[in-house]
Amino acid sequence: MTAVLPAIRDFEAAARARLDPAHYDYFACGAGDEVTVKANEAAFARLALLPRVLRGAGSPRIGVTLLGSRAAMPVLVAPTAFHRLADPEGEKATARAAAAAETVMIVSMAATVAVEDVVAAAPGATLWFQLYVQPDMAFTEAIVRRAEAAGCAALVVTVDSPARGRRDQDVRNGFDDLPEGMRCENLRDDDRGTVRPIVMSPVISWEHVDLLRRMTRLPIVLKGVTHPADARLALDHGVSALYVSNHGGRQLDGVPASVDLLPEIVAAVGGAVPVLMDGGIRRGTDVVKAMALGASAVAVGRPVIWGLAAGGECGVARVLGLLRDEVEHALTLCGLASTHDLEPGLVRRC
Ligand SMILES: Cc1cc2nc3c(=O)[nH]c(=O)nc-3n(C[C@H](O)[C@H](O)[C@H](O)COP(=O)(O)O)c2cc1C
Ligand SMILES: CCCCC(=O)C(=O)O
Repeated sequence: MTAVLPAIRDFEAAARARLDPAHYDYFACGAGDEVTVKANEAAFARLALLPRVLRGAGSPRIGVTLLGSRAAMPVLVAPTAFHRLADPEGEKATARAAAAAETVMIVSMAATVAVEDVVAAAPGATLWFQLYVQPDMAFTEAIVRRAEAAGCAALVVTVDSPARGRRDQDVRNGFDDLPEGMRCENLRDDDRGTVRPIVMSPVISWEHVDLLRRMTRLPIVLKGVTHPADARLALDHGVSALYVSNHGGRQLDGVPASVDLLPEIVAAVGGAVPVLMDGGIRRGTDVVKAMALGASAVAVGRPVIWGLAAGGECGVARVLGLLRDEVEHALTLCGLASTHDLEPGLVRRC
């Protein structure tokens, strides 16, 4: 990968040129009419920034500490499935790049490399583990124990998937399974000697969150909360952080843009726990807008995939480096010394 790629959208174009079209579509597409996919990015364009001048702020500090994990920038790697479709090294490459960027990678339960092998390939990485609670709680517990033993520092429980989203583009392409030789290694069931399919189940409830809470000492992050009433319930159930997300528009189509959901959730949480968000972040200015509206940090899904497909580990490193530089640059232009100085008055709806 030698071309100059100055923006995330250049990485998307490079990725598209390299990927099998059905795999590009799987990564890019959303549910239904993709109203939510489009809304996530469009909402950032409707938010304007109102910089301050002459503040003598110096070079900005952008590091954050979240649930005891230190990150050199407020942009985490969102959990995304099937990295080996983008690069033969798959999640190993992503984790090495996240480690080099000193940020947190949230490893998907649907990773194509086992979490133990991700850790072995990138021993310096700070990993959190994303979980879809499986109705077979004994099997869920086995997965949680593997994540703990591998050294993952938090459990990110995805709650926006009581069923899998319907993505027309995948149906048109007939994409419904991994190719020969790739499997969801975190779903290995050593007792049965097989890999189990991921179950997305509508029976999962707050009781399962309570069971998880008792099962592990890892902090629990609830990913996919969009309703303020659920944010308040989550606090009652002892979660350590909330993660506002509409799954990149891949689950329920028609959910508002993530950044538009943020203020109400932040108000409902009232500073009790950190609030993370993802969906449509493509620029450092998007990061700044989300943090001004109360996010403690953000995460990126597709941008990391585009980096991985465009140039493997080096491509992911470049995407993360680009976002880091853009966040620093945006803060400097806003006249701010630190992400901690971000506040809602910096953002205007236009
Ligand atoms: C290809 C792909 C696979 C994903 N796989 C998962 C997953 O396994 N678990 C999960 O919680 N979210 C998954 N997500 C959702 C992301 O974590 C994240 O919410 C979303 O990608 C954020 O939007 P963005 O792509 O605009 O940054 C996936 C998203 C994409 C694009
Ligand atoms: C069974 C893997 C689910 C991955 C996922 O969450 C997505 O494609 O959005």
